[in-house]
Amino acid sequence: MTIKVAIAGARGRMGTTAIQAIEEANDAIVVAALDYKYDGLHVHNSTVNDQCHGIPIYTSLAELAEHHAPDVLLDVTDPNAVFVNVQAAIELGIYPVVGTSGLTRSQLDEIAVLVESHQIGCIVAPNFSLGAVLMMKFSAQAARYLGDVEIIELHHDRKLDAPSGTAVKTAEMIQQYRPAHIQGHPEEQVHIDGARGADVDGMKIHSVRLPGLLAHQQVLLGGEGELLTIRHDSFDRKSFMPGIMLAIREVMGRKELVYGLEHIID
Ligand SMILES: NC(=O)C1=CN([C@@H]2O[C@H](COP(=O)(O)OP(=O)(O)OC[C@H]3O[C@@H](n4cnc5c(N)ncnc54)[C@H](OP(=O)(O)O)[C@@H]3O)[C@@H](O)[C@H]2O)C=CC1
Ligand SMILES: O=C(O)C1=N[C@H](C(=O)O)C[C@H](O)C1
Repeated sequence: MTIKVAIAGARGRMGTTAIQAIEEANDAIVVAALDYKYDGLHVHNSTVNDQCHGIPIYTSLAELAEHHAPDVLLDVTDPNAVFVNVQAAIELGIYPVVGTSGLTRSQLDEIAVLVESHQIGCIVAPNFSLGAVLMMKFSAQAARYLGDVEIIELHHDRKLDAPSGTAVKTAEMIQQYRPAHIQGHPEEQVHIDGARGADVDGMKIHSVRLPGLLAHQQVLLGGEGELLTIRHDSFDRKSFMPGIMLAIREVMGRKELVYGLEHIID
C-alpha cells in the first residue's frame, strides 16, 4: 500500500526536506499541500508557481481531502497554526503526524480526547531525530541519580518559539524521575531578569538563538564533585527524516495520541 501524505508547511524548511524524503521512499507519496494562502497554485522546492509544477496547494483541508483523499497529514507549520490543522484532520479521518512545536498541554489533552472519539491515531513528536530521542531518554534515566539539572537548547535565529518543544519534552521526561526541588542557592539574587532561565519545578531551561545554529541541546546533570553532560546536535534537517518516515508508517496502526517518538522506538 502507498501512503498518501498531505503536508502543511510545504513551503518551509522542514516541509521542503520532508517532501524530498517522502518522494524518495517507495511506500509513500505527497499528494497535496495545505497552506493558508496560494490556493490553486503549486509548490516546488519551497517556491510557489502557477505552472502546475509540483504539489497542488489548498487552503481548505476539506477540499484537499475531497480531491486527493490523503491518509496522513504531516504538519510542520507554526505554533499558531498547528492545533487547528490537527483538529480539522481528525474530523476528516486523516491521521496527523505533527512536528510543529508549541502545542500546549491543554491542546494535547484535547487532541487525545478527539482522537479517541474518532478512533484515529495521531503522533506528535517534539523531535523526530532518533539521536535527540535517545538524548532525552538518557537524560531522564540519569536524572534518577543526578537530580540537579539545567537544559541548554540552542537553535537557529528563525525559530519562533522558546523554549523549544524538545526542551519542554525533555523536562517532562526528567520530571518523572526527579523530585521537584529548588536548585542553586535558596537565597539566590537575580540582578538581570531571565539570568537563571525558565523554571520547571526548580530545573532550569536556557534558550540560545543564533545564526549558524540548527538544533542542539545539552543537558547538564550535576552531583557532588561531578558533572554529566548529555548533548545532541542536528547539523542538517535530514536528521529528522528517518523519524518522520517512521511516524508516517506507524500512525495508521494507532488509535490514540502518541506524544514523543520514544513510545515508538523503545
Ligand atoms: N519535530 C521535529 O523534529 C522538528 C520540528 N520543527 C518544527 O517545525 C515547525 C516548522 O519549522 P521550519 O520548517 O523550520 O519553519 P518554516 O518557517 O521554515 O516553515 C513553516 C512554514 O509553515 C507555513 N505556515 C504558517 N502557517 C501555516 C498554516 N496555517 N498552514 C500551512 N502552512 C503554514 C509558513 O508560511 P509563512 O512563511 O508564509 O509564514 C512556512 O512556510 C516549527 O514549529 C519547528 O519548531 C522543526 C524541525 C524539527
Ligand atoms: O525549530 C526548529 O528548528 C526545531 N524545532 C523543534 C523543537 O522546538 O524542539 C525540534 C528541533 O529542535 C528543531
